[in-house]
Amino acid sequence: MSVEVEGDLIRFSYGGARACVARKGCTLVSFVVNGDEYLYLSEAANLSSKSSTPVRGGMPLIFPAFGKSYLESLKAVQQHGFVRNMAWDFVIAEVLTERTVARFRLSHRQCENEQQYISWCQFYGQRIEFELSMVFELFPDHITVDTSLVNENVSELEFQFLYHTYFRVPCVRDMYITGLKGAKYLDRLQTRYRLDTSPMLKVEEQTDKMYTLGEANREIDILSGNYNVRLTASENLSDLVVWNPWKEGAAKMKDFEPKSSYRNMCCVEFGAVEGTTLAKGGRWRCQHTITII
Ligand SMILES: O=P(O)(O)OC[C@H]1O[C@@H](O)[C@H](O)[C@@H](O)[C@@H]1O
Repeated sequence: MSVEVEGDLIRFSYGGARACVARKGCTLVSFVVNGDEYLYLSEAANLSSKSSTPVRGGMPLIFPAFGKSYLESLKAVQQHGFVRNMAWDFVIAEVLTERTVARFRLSHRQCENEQQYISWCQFYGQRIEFELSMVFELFPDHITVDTSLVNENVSELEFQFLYHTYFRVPCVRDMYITGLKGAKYLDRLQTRYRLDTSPMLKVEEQTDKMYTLGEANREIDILSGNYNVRLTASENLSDLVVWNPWKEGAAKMKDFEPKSSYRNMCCVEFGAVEGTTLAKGGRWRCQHTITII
C-alpha cells in the first residue's frame, strides 16, 4: 500500500493492485492487478504535462466535446475537447480502509490561456467558470473513477463526456465484448444506425461504433484469454463507444507505436455523448468501475 509522486506521475497501490495517473489530462495510464497490465499505452505516448498532445492510451477524459461535436455550443471546440490536454492539479492520495484514493482537480483558472477554452466561452459570451474533479479509488481487484462537474456561472452549460479507455488485450481478434445485445448503435465509419443482435461482439476490422445502452446493457465484459474485465457505470453514462483504428488508422497516428499494436488494444468507452445540460450552480456526477474477473 503506497503513494509515490514522480514528477507528473502519481503512482499508488492497494494489495496486489497498482495504478498510475498522469497529471496530463488526469489520465489513468496504468492499472495492474497481480502483475498484469490491463490498460494499453502507446510506446510513443507523451506523459509530460508540458507536451501539447493528449496521452495516446490509458484513460484520457473527453470533455466538453466528443469527436468533432455536432452540437452548436461545441462546434468551436476541437476533437474530444481540451481537458485531456491540461495539466490537472493533484490534490491528495491516501491509503484508507480497504482502498487507496487519489484526487485530482481542474478549474477554468488553469484553462484561461487555452485557445479551445476561449472559443468555448465565446459561444456563451462570458467566461465559463467550472470545476472538474476526478477521484480514483483503487481496490485489490478493481478501480472506480468518480467524476464531478460544477457549473458555477452559466445559465445552461452544455457538454459531452466520455472515458476514452484503451484496454490492453493479448490479441484483439480473440477478444469478445459481451453485454451489448439489443443495443442500438451508430456505425461512425458508415454513418448508419444498426441493432446489435449478437450476445458477443468481435472486433476484426477498423471499428468505430457508438452504442446507446439500455437497461439490459449495464454490465459489459471484455473477454480475452486471461485478461477479463467487467465494466460498469452510473446510469447517466448511457453511451458506449467501441473503437479500434486497425492497421490503416494506426498508420495515420504519429503517436501510435508500435503500429502493429492495434492488435493488442481495444477502446471500450463509457460516456454521455448526446449532450447534457447543467444549470448554473449545479453539479453533475458520474462513476465508472473496471473490475478484473
Ligand atoms: O485520436 P483521438 O482524437 O484520440 O480519437 C481517437 C478515436 O476516439 C474514439 O472515441 C472515436 O470514436 C474515434 O472516432 C476517434 O478516432
